[in-house]
Amino acid sequence: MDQTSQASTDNAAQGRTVLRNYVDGEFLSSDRTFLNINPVDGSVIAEVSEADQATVDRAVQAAQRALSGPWGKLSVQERAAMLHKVADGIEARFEEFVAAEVADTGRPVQQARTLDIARAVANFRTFADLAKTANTDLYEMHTADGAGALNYTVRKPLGVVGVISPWNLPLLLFTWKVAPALACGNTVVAKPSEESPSSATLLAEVMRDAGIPPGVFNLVHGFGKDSAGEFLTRHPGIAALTFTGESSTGSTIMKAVADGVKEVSFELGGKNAAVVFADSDFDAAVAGVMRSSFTNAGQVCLCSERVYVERPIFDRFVAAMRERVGQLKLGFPHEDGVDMGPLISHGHRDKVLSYYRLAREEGATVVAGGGVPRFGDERDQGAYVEPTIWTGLPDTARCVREEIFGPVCHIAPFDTEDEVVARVNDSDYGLACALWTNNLTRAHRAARRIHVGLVWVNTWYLRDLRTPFGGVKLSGLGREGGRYSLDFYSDVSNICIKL
Ligand SMILES: NC(=O)c1ccc[n+]([C@@H]2O[C@H](COP(=O)([O-])OP(=O)(O)OC[C@H]3O[C@@H](n4cnc5c(N)ncnc54)[C@H](O)[C@@H]3O)[C@@H](O)[C@H]2O)c1
Ligand SMILES: N/C(=C\C=C\C=O)C(=O)O
Repeated sequence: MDQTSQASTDNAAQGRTVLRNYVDGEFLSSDRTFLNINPVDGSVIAEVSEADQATVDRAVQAAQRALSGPWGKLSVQERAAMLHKVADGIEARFEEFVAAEVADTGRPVQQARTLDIARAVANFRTFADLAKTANTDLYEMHTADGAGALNYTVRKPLGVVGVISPWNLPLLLFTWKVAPALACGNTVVAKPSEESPSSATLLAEVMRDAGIPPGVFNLVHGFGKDSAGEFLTRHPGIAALTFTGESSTGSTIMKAVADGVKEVSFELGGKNAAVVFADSDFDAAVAGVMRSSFTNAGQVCLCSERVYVERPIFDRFVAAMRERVGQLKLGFPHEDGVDMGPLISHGHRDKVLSYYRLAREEGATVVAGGGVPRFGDERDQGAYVEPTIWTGLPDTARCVREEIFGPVCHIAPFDTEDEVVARVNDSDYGLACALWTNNLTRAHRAARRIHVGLVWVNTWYLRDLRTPFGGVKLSGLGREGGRYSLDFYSDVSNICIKL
């Protein structure tokens, strides 16, 4: 196992870059590697060093040691200053991070700039500042002897936090967990998705260069079962596990950490609804549902795969959506005006296409899309699918109940508020909902009746990082964001002083 100060090395024989793990302040290769594929054209971007159990163990031990090293002695103000330096480091290498994210995912460069990497900077800065405002409690207590007692709480780090993140918004979601975990004084062993290792690897260099002490932030690459993911969840040295990914994976991880009674924070799947009332601003609703259905090729947990439109405007809305979908530009990430790139992989495309076939079997009317675009160039080796709209399915259809996680939505008419609230809530998931109406009394009333973690009214995915983020039912456990992150990533002790 060779060690070096660089995040990647060359496999001269194959002429490929090899991304490394980052453990205890050093970049480590491994005997086993896997390929990182560009979903635009199927080309190999790099090999990735897969962390074995010994490497994960070494990372957890380094993280444990770091808790009692310089990191554990820093004040919250000093920690916050270091996290701002990490944010500065990301900004200084912003275009490298954009290139890394685009290579792994094929997304439009503009999205990587304005969403993915910008939010990674914001995540570090937000939680650096929030940590300094973390509240504690103090209660003066009357006692029988009249002297009284004083109760106050102190916040302490949990210890070593395991972070496991998905591929759809790689650096945004990776740092959404790493930043608050570090801000609260923990140390971290983090595993990005095997589909999107590049930006997290670059972050490890930025962490080192920002002066984050060895062992505080550790990066291990690999898969889930029988790989780095499972080694991490089952490691006795992990104090808590924060995970974003599929609901089924969340269930598996919950079992893995159960024996150790570990705290978990889960941000899981969704089958989110958009509800368009006849009194909405029609053009704004069309534009909003286009965003909420097709952003990131529908690979956002908050995307609307179910769209309910009040009957008087249903036909007009479907026609408008069909026209707008036909105008979506599928292209190379760097193309001007590109709206949509490929899905993350051929494997994920096969899953999405299986639902495109299933919809026809279930009796859907395919209003737009439903297949694979033909470009006549190297993109035909990529993982592109057509943005797709269905109508005509019953609420019981699998395509209306199961998360597809692609650029597709089903549009159904409704007649009353009570009816649509019941239909929106008739789901195994409960993550997000977007309501479009200019009747704000109705907006407040309906929003409170919908059983999800996040409701947007006349907008979608507008984010204030101080607010709670998370879902109910199969969409997750717990909330992160603002003080909710501080509460998850800290232990609170109560100290009672007899006066
Ligand atoms: N609620 C949210 O905030 C949110 C955000 C983004 C994505 N998601 C969900 O994530 C899913 C898409 O992401 P994905 O395909 O990467 O999800 P996934 O569950 O397949 O993988 C997520 C991560 O978990 C790891 N993993 C898989 N099996 C594991 C196991 N047994 N033990 C430990 N780790 C394991 C993977 O390697 C990856 O790093 C969708 O369902 C989407 O809704 C939810
Ligand atoms: N957690 C967040 C986004 C999740 C997106 C899901 O794909 C966020 O914006 O903080």
